[in-house]
Amino acid sequence: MKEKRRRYLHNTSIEDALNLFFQKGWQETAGETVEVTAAVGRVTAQAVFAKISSPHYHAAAMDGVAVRSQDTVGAAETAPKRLRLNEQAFPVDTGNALPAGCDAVIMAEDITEFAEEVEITASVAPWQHVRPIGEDIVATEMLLPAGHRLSGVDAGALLAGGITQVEVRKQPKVTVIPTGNELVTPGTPPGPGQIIEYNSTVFSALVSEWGGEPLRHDIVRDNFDQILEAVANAAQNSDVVLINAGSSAGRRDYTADVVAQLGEVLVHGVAVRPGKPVILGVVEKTPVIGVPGYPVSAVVALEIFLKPLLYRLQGLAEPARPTLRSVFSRQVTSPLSAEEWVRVKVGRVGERYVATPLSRGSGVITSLVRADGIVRIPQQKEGLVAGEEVDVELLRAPDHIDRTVVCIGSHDLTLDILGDLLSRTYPGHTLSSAHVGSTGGIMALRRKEAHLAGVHLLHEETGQYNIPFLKQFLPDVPVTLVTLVEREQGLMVPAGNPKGIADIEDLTRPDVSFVNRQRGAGTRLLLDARLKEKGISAEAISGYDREEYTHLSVAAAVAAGSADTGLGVAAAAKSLGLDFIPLAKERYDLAIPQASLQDENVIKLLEVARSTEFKQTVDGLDGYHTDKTGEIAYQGE
Ligand SMILES: Nc1nc2c(c(=O)[nH]1)N[C@H]1C(S)=C(S)[C@@H](COP(=O)(O)OP(=O)(O)OC[C@H]3O[C@@H](n4cnc5c(N)ncnc54)[C@H](O)[C@@H]3O)O[C@H]1N2
Ligand code: MOO
Repeated sequence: MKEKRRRYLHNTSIEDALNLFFQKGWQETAGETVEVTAAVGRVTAQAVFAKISSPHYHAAAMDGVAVRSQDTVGAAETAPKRLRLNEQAFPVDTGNALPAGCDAVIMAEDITEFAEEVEITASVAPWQHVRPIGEDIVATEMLLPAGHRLSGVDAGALLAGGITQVEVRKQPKVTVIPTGNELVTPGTPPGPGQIIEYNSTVFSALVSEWGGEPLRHDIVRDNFDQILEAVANAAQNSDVVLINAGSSAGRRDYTADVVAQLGEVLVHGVAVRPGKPVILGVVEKTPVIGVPGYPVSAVVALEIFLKPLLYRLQGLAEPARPTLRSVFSRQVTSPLSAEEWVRVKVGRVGERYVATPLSRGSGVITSLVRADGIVRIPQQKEGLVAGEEVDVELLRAPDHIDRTVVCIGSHDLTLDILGDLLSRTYPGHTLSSAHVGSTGGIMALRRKEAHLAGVHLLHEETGQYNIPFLKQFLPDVPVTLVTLVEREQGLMVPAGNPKGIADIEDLTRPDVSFVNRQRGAGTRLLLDARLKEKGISAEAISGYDREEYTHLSVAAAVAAGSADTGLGVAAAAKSLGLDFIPLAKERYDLAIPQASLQDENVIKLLEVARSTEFKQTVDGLDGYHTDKTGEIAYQGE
């Protein structure tokens, strides 16, 4: 088939798409008999009934002596009674069968032993300390209904009830077919334009999590006939087929045509972002999903369509995720054409849970790695405003969120080191950091969205770091500044410094192009202060208006050759193999409002920041100093 672009994507609502897909009446998988000892995680295909009772005899529940309760009548502290051993009192251990005629057990602690007798000082009621036949399980009773996923205790109960084999639903077999000329198998160094194939690993894990059995197909090239053959085979040999990528309108996007040729396309294009170009179809009675290539789009599409399908095939209801009422921290706009799935970090700041959106890019798999939950913005809603209440569908346990320190502000590599050390020192505790620049961090403190903010703002008039800004923007909030590190800022240039850049003056040279940081970034203020000192105007610098949001994206611009130089930290330069010309040593502080200083998670974080291990690790990095680490640089009132 020759290459061509097609444009027939629809925008079917999620609800309609689910209806069209499930109208096909997908049947539960057949049953199979498996050993109970290997059945944990599987789903019963039929109700299971006990074969034997448990206990299946009257059993002593305590160590002591078995007796006939009527023999004990009349015993009291004031009138002890003696029972003859092995005639009226039979020594038993927990779990032993009661000797014939006995109906009670007296605990060893409650008897006094003599050579031939035991003495008791209280009478006992019938069935005291006895586990009678069927206390736990009565033969013939139903132990598990059909459609029940077996846990370890379920399997234990079946075994106790005399069941060794159980009929369970066959695990739905799901063939995952990655397609694409650009894909290389993991471990192969990717050349320009090549992509490491990782989606099939993600998909397989989701299939397993939802009870299916993933079958991973080799990468299939963007060739209509090869994809056709792979899909035709998979449809015969599995319960579900996932074709990855080639779902949109590209010249080599064959998925929809393949499904149409082999069977029927039910839906192409659903009103959800990410995930829009998903294809739902059927080939030889087998459901087929054309999953978009971008990883987040793919996961969303699988959550919406594969998850309920796999539960249906196993005869199970799809479980709902727990939700957490939170305050959305930022304004986001969202198209009216689709429901949007926004990945969020959630933290408990004071009494509120605050949800902060992560990257919204469909290709940003780390947004799912970092997410604590998902906020779904309904199709009819234009977005969310800051401070709006939302339900977060949780991907992590709430106690994880309760142990998270939320840091919003300027990014620094040493924050990652600090977070790592926090998690190692106090397992279960994490540092979540969102990078919005120093000023953005102070604003987040003002809105009570973060426990602390990483800041490095040089005040032009006073030459002071951070303090004047706190006084200006948080006049009513007492904030303490704890120094995390001092670090060198400088000009990043390509290895060997081909343009011979030596100082800030060189930025005005006509042959030098610059890349700047965004307004509000501490690094930008530092540049502005230096320019002012030297009487250089911003207009004299070509590229002054070009903004990047992180040290690393500035470094990347220089590494890619789209700018000759930019200002940033030494570590960013080093990570991309650039040379570094130091210009200034600056203080990077953690700004911590009074309320957070009492937060036990923040207390732990500061303890770790002051540890020898943290300082030693940071001292090992280029361009960092820890002489002032942990010191209080300022205490607001
Ligand atoms: N003109 C249009 N272009 C695009 C549209 C559109 O409507 N009109 N939709 C966009 C949207 S939304 C999405 S989502 C993507 C979906 O693209 P495809 O499903 O066709 O996937 P590809 O283009 O082949 O790949 C996208 C991206 O994902 C990477 N990929 C693919 N497979 C894997 C894998 N197994 N492991 C890791 N990464 C994978 C692939 O290399 C690409 O980078 O289309 C937009 N375009
Ligand atoms: O569905 Mo695409 O996922 O919007 O990027």
